[in-house]
Amino acid sequence: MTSKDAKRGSDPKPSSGDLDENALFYHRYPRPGKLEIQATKPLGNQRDLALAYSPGVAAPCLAIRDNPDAAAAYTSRANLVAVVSNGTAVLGLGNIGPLASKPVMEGKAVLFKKFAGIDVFDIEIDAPEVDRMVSVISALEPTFGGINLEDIKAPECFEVERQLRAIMEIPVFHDDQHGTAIIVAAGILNGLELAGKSLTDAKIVTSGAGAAALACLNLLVALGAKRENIWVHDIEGLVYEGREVLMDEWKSIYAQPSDNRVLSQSIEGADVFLGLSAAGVLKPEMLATMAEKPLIMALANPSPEIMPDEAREARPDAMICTGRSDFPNQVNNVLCFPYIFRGALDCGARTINEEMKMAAVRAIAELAREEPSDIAARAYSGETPVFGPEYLIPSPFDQRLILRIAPAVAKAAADSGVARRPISDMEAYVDQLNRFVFRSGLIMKPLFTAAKAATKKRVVFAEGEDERVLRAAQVLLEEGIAEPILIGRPGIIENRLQRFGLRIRPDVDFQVTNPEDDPRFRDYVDEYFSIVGRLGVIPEAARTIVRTNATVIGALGIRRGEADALICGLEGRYARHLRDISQIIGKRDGVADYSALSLLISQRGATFFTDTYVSLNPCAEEIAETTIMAAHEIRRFGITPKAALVSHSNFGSRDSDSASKMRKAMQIIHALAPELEADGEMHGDSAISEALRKRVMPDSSLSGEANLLVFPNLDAANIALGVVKTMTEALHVGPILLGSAMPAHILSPSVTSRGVVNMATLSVVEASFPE
Ligand SMILES: NC(=O)C1=CN([C@@H]2O[C@H](COP(=O)(O)OP(=O)(O)OC[C@H]3O[C@@H](n4cnc5c(N)ncnc54)[C@H](OP(=O)(O)O)[C@@H]3O)[C@@H](O)[C@H]2O)C=CC1
Ligand SMILES: CC(=O)C(=O)O
Ligand SMILES: [Mg+2]
Repeated sequence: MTSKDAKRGSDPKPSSGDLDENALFYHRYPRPGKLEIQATKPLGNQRDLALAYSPGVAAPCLAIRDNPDAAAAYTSRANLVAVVSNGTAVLGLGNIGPLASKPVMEGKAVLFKKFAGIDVFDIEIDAPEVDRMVSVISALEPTFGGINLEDIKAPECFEVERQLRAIMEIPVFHDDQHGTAIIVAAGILNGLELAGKSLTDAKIVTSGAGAAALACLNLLVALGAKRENIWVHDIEGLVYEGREVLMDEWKSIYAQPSDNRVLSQSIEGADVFLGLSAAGVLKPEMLATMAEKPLIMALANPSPEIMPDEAREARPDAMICTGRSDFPNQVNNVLCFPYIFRGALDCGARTINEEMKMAAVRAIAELAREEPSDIAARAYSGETPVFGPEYLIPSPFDQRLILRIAPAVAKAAADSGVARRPISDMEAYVDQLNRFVFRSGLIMKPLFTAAKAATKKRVVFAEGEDERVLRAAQVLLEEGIAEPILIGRPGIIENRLQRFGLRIRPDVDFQVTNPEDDPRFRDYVDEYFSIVGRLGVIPEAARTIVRTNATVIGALGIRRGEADALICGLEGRYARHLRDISQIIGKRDGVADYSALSLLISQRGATFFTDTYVSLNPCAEEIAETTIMAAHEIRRFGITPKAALVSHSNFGSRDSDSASKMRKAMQIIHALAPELEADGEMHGDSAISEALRKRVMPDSSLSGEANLLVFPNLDAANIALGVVKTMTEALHVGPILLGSAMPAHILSPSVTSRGVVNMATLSVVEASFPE
């Protein structure tokens, strides 16, 4: 397909890797645009209608009439931002008008939502003049908790913002100015520090004298840069004293008393090049004259003032930033605007002031210097970022941004007296942000609390050299959750800890069991042989297995009382790990068979699935046992289990073997665990929807939505788990092994380090409270 075809939309599939074609396809299919509106309250019956709309809606209306602050409690206003543009300076595309700016504004809306949970209406206005912009935007105040001005050209943007800030009682923030300035300032502070230079002495040269460039310079001056060290250029060249063409009050602040006229002259000896203008303005030969270790910020979008490879070739000692995601050091206002608004909205700030902006600069600059974490590693595709020329600022996908910036901004708002609802419990607020970041946080919270309060338990990790385990071990130690024991070669573990920038040290902070050399292994071999000697394993083989199979070593540690819980399965087949656990640790008394429970956490909440990994085709008795064990496990999360035995048959509608099996299992459950809220057999949709269930079975013993789905066989359970997980982008906690005599869990190879932390925490709670 040619890009012309794509534009006409004749073929829904882009045929090449061409970015433009793919972008058009992305925007067009499966439905045009990038946004939709979703209702947050049910509207399923007459009563909902009476509450949501007339007559019930009158109650919140009158409450707000009597107390306007009540709008934050009864409407979505406090979490709703307007992204407003008149399309006069759209990225570096120029004045393409408000309609053509809509994809960018929808894009900003998506970023607000994705990175900070903020809802946005994108509003493109046909208002090129200052007065009209001010009158239209100021009239929007009742709708929004904040206004994000976007891609409005200089100098009009300065006047519009000045007037709106004077009139409006909600934050008005021109992102291209201040969002950009905050992240540029953080990048420059860090870059200069690495180069061993100071902001006060730095020579800064800009290409661009528009919204973004001038706001960056103003903030840099507020941070200590000297106005006489700043050289500003626009389409006319240097901004110099006495220049009359294309000058305005904002630009003239930076006019230099100089005979220089062009960038190639002023760039000589510069420490920083700040490009916020247009593609290709900076030529390689100009770089040659810059000072040692220059910082090059070529930030024009979508194409920078110079491409990084060209810049690197001209100046190998340079630190290079662009606005793009396909190179290191993406200096882009997306690192700031979602989070500064998050902090401002959460404390009901009337404005975003200098104190709040400075707090954001400091938070971003400090974050890049922080010790790398597992979430940062995930944001960087598994590579561990270490503060340096290639990592001056965090990546937009670094989830710590919200955790650092929003609280810092909310605190600065309160301290400077602009917060209507100052945050009184900062710790609880950070917790709330954490839950946004790790959706698992809310559900895992009772387990983390219980594990921290319990006497420390020793958790042995079979794959102790794995990066995810090393990162998890650091979290478990720092949070006081467990004492990790890592099985692995000490030299490798030590090297990797250093490579990933982790602080914990073997033998000081945690124990290592070295499979190649451990004085206890003679005893281990004897013990192992006593278990498997009559299962066809000869002594020679037992010795080899104990030295090479880390799950066997971990399980023997548990059996000998040298550890309290085992985590394995990051490598290798589930069945192999289960065989070793089964042989060495064994089943809990009275349990007929093992089974696996998986927790999926999606936007709709927590749902447990069983048996997702173990029994191919369990009988009715096994299904009943699994359901009861699963219900017990679910209570550890502080959740009351509601079990549905799902089937292709709905309350007796089919007579197949598997339907009969589920009916029989249900009878056993009612007899053995009458307190458990459970019903079946039923269809999957009846399990979730009470309305559907009640239509067929009005007196079902299950109320509301089932949170434990019990499947008739492994195919159904495992397939449903995979499909639902992928379709709802849910987090998987598990698989949780049920039925083991001591806590032992076999994770899946795709588990993340956060997943390892979750499962280790669960195992600590299981070890502390076995029943
Ligand atoms: N990475 C990031 O986060 C951000 C990047 N940007 C990028 O910065 C650029 C400017 O945005 P913004 O400030 O909002 O827009 P403005 O229109 O307000 O400013 C553009 C400035 O660039 C100057 N300029 C344009 N072409 C040239 C050229 N060939 N040589 C020298 N100067 C030139 C203009 O000069 P004149 O007025 O004389 O025409 C003007 O001073 C865009 O490319 C935008 O994408 C902006 C915000 C954030
Ligand atoms: C990133 C941005 O806001 C811009 O380029 O305009
Ligand atoms: Mg912009």
